[in-house]
Amino acid sequence: MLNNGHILTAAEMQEAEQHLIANGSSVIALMDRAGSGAADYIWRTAPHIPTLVICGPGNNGGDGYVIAQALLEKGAIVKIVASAEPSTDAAKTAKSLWQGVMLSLEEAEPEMQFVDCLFGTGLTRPVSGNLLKHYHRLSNGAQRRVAIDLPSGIETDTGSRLNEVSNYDLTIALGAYKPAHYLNPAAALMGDRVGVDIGVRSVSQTKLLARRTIAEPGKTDHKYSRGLVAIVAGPMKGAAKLSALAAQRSGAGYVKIFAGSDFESPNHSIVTVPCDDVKQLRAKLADERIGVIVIGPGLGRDSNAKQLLDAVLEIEKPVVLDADALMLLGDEVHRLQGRSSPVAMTPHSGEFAALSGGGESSKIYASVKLAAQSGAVVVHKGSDTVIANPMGDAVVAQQTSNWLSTAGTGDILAGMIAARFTNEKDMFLAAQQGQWLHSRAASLAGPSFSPEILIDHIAKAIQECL
Ligand SMILES: NC(=O)C1=CN([C@@H]2O[C@H](COP(=O)(O)OP(=O)(O)OC[C@H]3O[C@@H](n4cnc5c(N)ncnc54)[C@H](OP(=O)(O)O)[C@@H]3O)[C@@H](O)[C@H]2O)[C@H](O)CC1
Ligand SMILES: [K+]
Repeated sequence: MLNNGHILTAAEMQEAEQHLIANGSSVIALMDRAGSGAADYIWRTAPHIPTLVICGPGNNGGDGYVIAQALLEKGAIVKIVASAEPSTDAAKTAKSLWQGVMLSLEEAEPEMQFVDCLFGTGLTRPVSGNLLKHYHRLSNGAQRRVAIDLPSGIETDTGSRLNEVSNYDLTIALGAYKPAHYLNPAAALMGDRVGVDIGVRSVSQTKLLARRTIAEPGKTDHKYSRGLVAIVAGPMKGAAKLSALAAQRSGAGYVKIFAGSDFESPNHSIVTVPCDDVKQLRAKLADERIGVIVIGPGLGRDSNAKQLLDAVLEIEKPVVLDADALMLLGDEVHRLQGRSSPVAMTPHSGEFAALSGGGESSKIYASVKLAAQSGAVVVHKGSDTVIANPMGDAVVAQQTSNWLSTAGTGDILAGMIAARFTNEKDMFLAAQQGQWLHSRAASLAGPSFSPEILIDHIAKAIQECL
């Protein structure tokens, strides 16, 4: 995996480049590796397609000259359009080696393939005016659009669009993935993402979510050693049932639902514990065999729900807070600070805004900040889920199935994280395992699945982690 899955910001990427140069490389050598690697990939996936490479003034433009020359030498029909003269030594050198046609913005016409080497990590402001007009004319007229490192107009560290950006078929990341490769809106318009290794081996606190090994239960394990997951239900009973079923299929030894006495278990093995008021709940949750509590799915937001949440937060037990529990907590996340047992919060973007007040442009930074403020592991959901811990570590998940955008899948994730926690006793790891299994189960479930079908595929996803 490119740079071992470590995601680098623009500044970290520059440091990585400096490190390589200090160890005997040079910008032109790196550009050569980046450009020829990208050209190989373009040629392999779409040979003999007439291509227009647009080059900007910086090293992204320099990559463009290398790519164009490499394609020309492979036999492609390729032209370059330059927005400005190269401003770096490496880009000047790369341009001096170009042996093909060079056009001005006004002369250039769209070709079948558009290769965007206008701006990469050095973009500092929106692309504007005449250049933006020609960028759209030339990219819109192409049938295949390839972005080198990043589509022009994307902010590297946040994935925000600084100007209107075309949709791409392929984005070739150079050296390491950057936050924008996995954060929306940028990630959603990049098409396929591939990486070219240029020798960068830099460590970052932000990584791509990877499959983690899951241990099978040991010979001496029993239901309590594998963990008792307690789900606190509210008036929307289906949500608690989905959490419970998902916990059961994700490795919990025992799952109990704490609910009003009229609550019916979703199956024969999930036990319901009748609690008709908060006093009873408090007493029954004191059971020391409980390994983790899930509260939020279907909880409601009335005063009764608030009392249930307060009761759970008074108890020193690990807890997964989801959905309504997060809305009830709101901006009082400091209430979670100082707990001796771990907490995970699993907000979607609306819940995240209620918890954090919003205002941060980077989803990674915002998640890390909320984790630090609350002392909790934060699973900031979306098609670009970010998992952060209070120490500043973050893991970014890749979108695997658009079909996950359906009611009930969040309840399932909360139950899965709880079950993994009772096994691993590490909330950050449990959140990563839960997230990975959730999205893998979604891929395995295929199109248009119901939450129940998603749960049915968790075991197959676990199988891949054994
Ligand atoms: N880091 C590595 O190891 C390697 C990176 N490579 C490639 O290099 C780019 C980053 O190159 P850099 O020169 O830092 O940046 P860019 O090429 O993206 O752009 C910088 C130039 O663009 C000007 N600029 C910035 N924004 C705008 C704008 N909106 N309109 C017009 N001009 C703009 C900027 O000028 P300033 O006025 O801001 O100073 C610069 O002239 C990286 O993405 C890789 O593709 C190499 O491959 C080597 C290894
Ligand atoms: K680019």
